[in-house]
Amino acid sequence: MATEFSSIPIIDISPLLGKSDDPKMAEDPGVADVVRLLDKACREAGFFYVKGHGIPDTLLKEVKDVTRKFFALPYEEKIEIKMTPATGFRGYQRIGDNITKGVPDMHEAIDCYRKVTKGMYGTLGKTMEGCNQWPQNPPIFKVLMEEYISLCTDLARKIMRGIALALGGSPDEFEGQRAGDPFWVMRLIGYPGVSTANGTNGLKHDVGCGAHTDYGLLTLLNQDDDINALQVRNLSGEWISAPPVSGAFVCNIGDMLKIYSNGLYESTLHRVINNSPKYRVSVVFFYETNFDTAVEPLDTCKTRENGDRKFERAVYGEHLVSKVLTNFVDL
Ligand SMILES: N=C(N)NCCCC[C@H](N)C(=O)O
Ligand SMILES: O=C(O)CCC(=O)C(=O)O
Ligand SMILES: [Fe+2]
Repeated sequence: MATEFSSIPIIDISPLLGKSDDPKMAEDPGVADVVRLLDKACREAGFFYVKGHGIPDTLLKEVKDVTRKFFALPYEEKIEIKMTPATGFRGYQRIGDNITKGVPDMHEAIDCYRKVTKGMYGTLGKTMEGCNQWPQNPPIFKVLMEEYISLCTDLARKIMRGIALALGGSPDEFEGQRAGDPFWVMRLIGYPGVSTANGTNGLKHDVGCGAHTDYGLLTLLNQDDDINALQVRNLSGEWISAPPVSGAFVCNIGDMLKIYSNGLYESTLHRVINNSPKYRVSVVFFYETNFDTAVEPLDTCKTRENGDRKFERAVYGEHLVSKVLTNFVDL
């Protein structure tokens, strides 16, 4: 449950990373400290920063730089990798194509997903079947992003091992059937600055991305330095700013982890408003469960609620597909 938090904590996770594949990790005092901090942050805000995560600063910057360069290209070039239902909703979407609660968002993006081959998940996976569309320009785009995805997958898995302990489970609670073959989503996003926001198609409002929750387990957000645009909603409805912390990820809980935790952790509402004159980019990695996993509260979390389960089971892939099918204007 979100509380009246007024800021978002910063957690140095290096002690967790050092031990995260040690079967006895739970007994390590350094790990136990990180687990306590994760638990507190997840209960109070559903949001936290992580530093000491081991992904080089240069790579964090490089993925944002190539993203910025891509969005600066002429429209005709960007549209070569246009996202459509036929591409499994992978590729480029214009400013205003993405809709949140009925309102077009003031952002453009490239959406990428784990590869889904034909028939891989039967009817459930049909909507998402396809391969990612990578820009030709700059040429290193694909290799760089694939490297980044691989590091983020590994990092998110390790943080989830800490969160599993925080929920009173075993470290590999989120492996195997649940998230041993994790689906992932990556969004490369660009938010025009205030002066240019009205240039593309006459839309006139400043909401870069309307209030929403994320869909899966854990989000790793690599946001632009120097621009304060991300806001997180606390219990009383105030919007708390999540300013950039250089070299750190902003992490937040998704809808599937809310269900696993039986509501002990919430997928907190957040939105983006870029009031700066500068164009803002963010590279967002979403770590999810296996595509076809049916998610329901963990036993350890039900016990904390006197055995009551607060949420019905949900299939992650169904949740994702229902969002994808309603997130866009006619493409
Ligand atoms: N894969 C994720 N989480 N994407 C987040 C996009 C949020 C905006 C979307 N229109 C919505 O209303 O959900
Ligand atoms: O760009 C950001 O800071 C956040 C984007 C976001 O919340 C999302 O894509 O789900
Ligand atoms: Fe989000």
